[in-house]
Amino acid sequence: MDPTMAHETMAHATGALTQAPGRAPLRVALLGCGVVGSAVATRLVEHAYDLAARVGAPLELVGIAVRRPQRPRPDVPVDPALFTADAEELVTRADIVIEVIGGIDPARGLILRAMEHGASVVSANKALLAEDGPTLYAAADAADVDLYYEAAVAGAIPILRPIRESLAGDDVRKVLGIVNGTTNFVLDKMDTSGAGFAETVEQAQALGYAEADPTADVEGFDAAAKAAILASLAFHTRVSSADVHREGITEVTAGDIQAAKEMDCVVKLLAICERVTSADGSDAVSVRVHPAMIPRSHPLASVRDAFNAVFVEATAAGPLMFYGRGAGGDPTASAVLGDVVAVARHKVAGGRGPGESAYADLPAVDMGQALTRYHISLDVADRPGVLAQVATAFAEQGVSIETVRQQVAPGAGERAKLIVVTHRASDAALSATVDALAGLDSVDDVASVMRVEGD
Ligand SMILES: NC(=O)C1=CN([C@@H]2O[C@H](COP(=O)(O)OP(=O)(O)OC[C@H]3O[C@@H](n4cnc5c(N)ncnc54)[C@H](O)[C@@H]3O)[C@@H](O)[C@H]2O)C=CC1
Ligand SMILES: N[C@@H](CC=O)C(=O)O
Ligand code: NA
Repeated sequence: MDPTMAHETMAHATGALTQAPGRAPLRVALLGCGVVGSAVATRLVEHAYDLAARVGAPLELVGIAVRRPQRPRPDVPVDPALFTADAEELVTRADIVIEVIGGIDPARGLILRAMEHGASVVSANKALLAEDGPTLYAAADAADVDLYYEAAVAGAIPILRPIRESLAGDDVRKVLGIVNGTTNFVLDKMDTSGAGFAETVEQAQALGYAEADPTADVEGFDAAAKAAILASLAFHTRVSSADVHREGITEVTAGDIQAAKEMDCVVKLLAICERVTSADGSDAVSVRVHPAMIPRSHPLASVRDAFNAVFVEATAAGPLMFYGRGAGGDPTASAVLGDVVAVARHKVAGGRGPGESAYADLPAVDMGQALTRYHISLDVADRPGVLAQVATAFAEQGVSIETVRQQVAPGAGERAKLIVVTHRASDAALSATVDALAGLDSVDDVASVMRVEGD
């Protein structure tokens, strides 16, 4: 038998968490035992020997805070006496606290209390980090402890530590990500099946990808929180969810998907974080989440099902691509435990990892100033002068047209479809152009408007 297996089997059978080298155990408290928490607890126990060897000290699970401690949890291989309803008390007797409850409160209060008592914190809570990260960082500084949260963005994919640590010597210019698996699953299925949004969401719910209330995913709240975290780290600037322009995928139609196909594109919900030059020549950040067409040749176009991927452009490194599972108990536990090992190593060695870096303090530009491209599909009258009217609507807003294509369906009489793709322009100018087009007598319908990214 592999010697590692022998150690693990022995540790599990005896209930001892480790066969550790040297040092006194580090006490680990787990808050929450749902999808992520149960996978974290299981790995902590079943891989105790390796974790101890990697840290240089045993990790002793001292308690798991849950709402109903008496509930049987046969899938979680820990002593049932470890379950407690008293999270407030639990966090005072730990060296490392893992927060996988989710939501703002009581997670925030518990994290702050844990830090006050000297614990380093590992969290998967993107909603909290994106809403109130600076408060948590300030508390970590005051207590001289670590705050790590790799699982909060794109689950298992190592993306936050690469940005925060590996790219600390470079300048990140852009982060473009598919960071929500549920919406990627829905858009991918709409692309392959031709089905509409509502029926595809039902399918995603039946398969367990989308929650019963899919609002946070389909309206882009989840992706916006992740975008705020990515932008904060990438640009050394405080960016909160409130700074992120957010549009979900509820308005994406089968017609939009078909229009994308005709352009050899796919529609993806993108988190886009860019360092831009604002109107007065100074640097700023643009952070937004919205559906967009990307060319099928772009690396993000091949991200299928519920997978996530993040594309990073840095000045010296050039383009970088990170890909993997963004959700699920085991994949998320992988990221959580990677952080646990990191902060435990700091405890063993003395010292801490990097804290908040917000020195650049760049302003956020509003969506109107963001530079984007639009794909617009119009149902128009097929008669002389219509193209000129349409072109004038673009010209009046200073928007330059890249391509224009007319399609006349057999038997469509005097109706035609005009498909226009623009060059980059301010989102405000593009939006005003769409309003003007909708008001033209010759335009029956603005059938599809979609931003174009990724070239
Ligand atoms: N499920 C996933 O795939 C991923 C989840 N995350 C994040 O991980 C965190 C946890 O997510 P899940 O495990 O999916 O949620 P979940 O809903 O399955 O588990 C949360 C657990 O916390 C417990 N809880 C809630 N309030 C509590 C309290 N006051 N005291 C003690 N326990 C309490 C709940 O009873 C539940 O068992 C969230 O922040 C989520 O955004 C991050 C990446 C992926
Ligand atoms: N709901 C999220 C999972 C957690 O981050 C998703 O669908 O990606
Ligand atoms: Na991650």
